[in-house]
Amino acid sequence: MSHAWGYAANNGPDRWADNFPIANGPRQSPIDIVPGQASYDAGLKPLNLQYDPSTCLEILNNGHSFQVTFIDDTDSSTLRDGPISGVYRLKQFHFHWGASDDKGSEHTVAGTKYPAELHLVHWNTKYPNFGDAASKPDGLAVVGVFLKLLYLNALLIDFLSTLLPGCLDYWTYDGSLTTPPLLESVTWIVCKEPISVSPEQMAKFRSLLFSAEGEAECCMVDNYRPPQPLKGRPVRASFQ
Ligand SMILES: O[B-]1(O)OCc2ccc(NC(=S)NCc3ccccc3)cc21
Ligand SMILES: [Zn+2]
Repeated sequence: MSHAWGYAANNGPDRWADNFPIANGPRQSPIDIVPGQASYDAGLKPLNLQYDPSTCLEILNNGHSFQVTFIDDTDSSTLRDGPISGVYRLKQFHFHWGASDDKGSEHTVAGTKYPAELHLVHWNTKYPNFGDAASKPDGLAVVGVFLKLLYLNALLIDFLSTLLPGCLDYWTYDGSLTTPPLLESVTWIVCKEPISVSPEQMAKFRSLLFSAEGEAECCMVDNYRPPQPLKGRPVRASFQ
């Protein structure tokens, strides 16, 4: 039976535990990151991200976000170093955003919400494929990047816009998928520095639909899970 989970009052984050009891597990995501309580770890390496845009496979609306999926049968787009060991392959990236600029991110920083959050999803190549890796405690590594609004003219913002911030300082902790099946297999790597988007780009996000053709139109907004209990987990910082 397919679980019709979503972000509405009747199928949203407060109801996910009905079908996915791990929603109340010990390492759920997202979390509120409190910089003053994160411990600097000098052993953390800089992130080593190597992306080959030609391995982009398709862009799709999966009913919960819009997702850019990559061909992951070779090590062409990978994440190495940082808090992880081995090679993780980029599988897809997607976003979470709000109906207005005061909310939308999943992770928060000392309670501050950003208007959106990018997730770059990678799987550990010690496992045969994504689906297998997704069920292992060290199976996935997700780089989270906050989006902030920059009110510049469209030309300049297009020139500036990138997927990654200039500075790759990050916080890292053990967590989960933030959408069902909420598997506790994610090493989270959340960048401290946001990237900028224009109001026009945010408007495009908000024009996407949760609904399918022929259904009553329902704008895809507020597709974010709120912060979950830390339950004693350490949050490490790659910077002082
Ligand atoms: O928490 B996230 O939104 O950010 C990180 C992240 C990674 C993956 C997903 N979900 C996926 S790929 N589900 C399909 C699937 C899930 C598990 C096994 C096979 C297939 C959601 C999120
Ligand atoms: Zn996500």
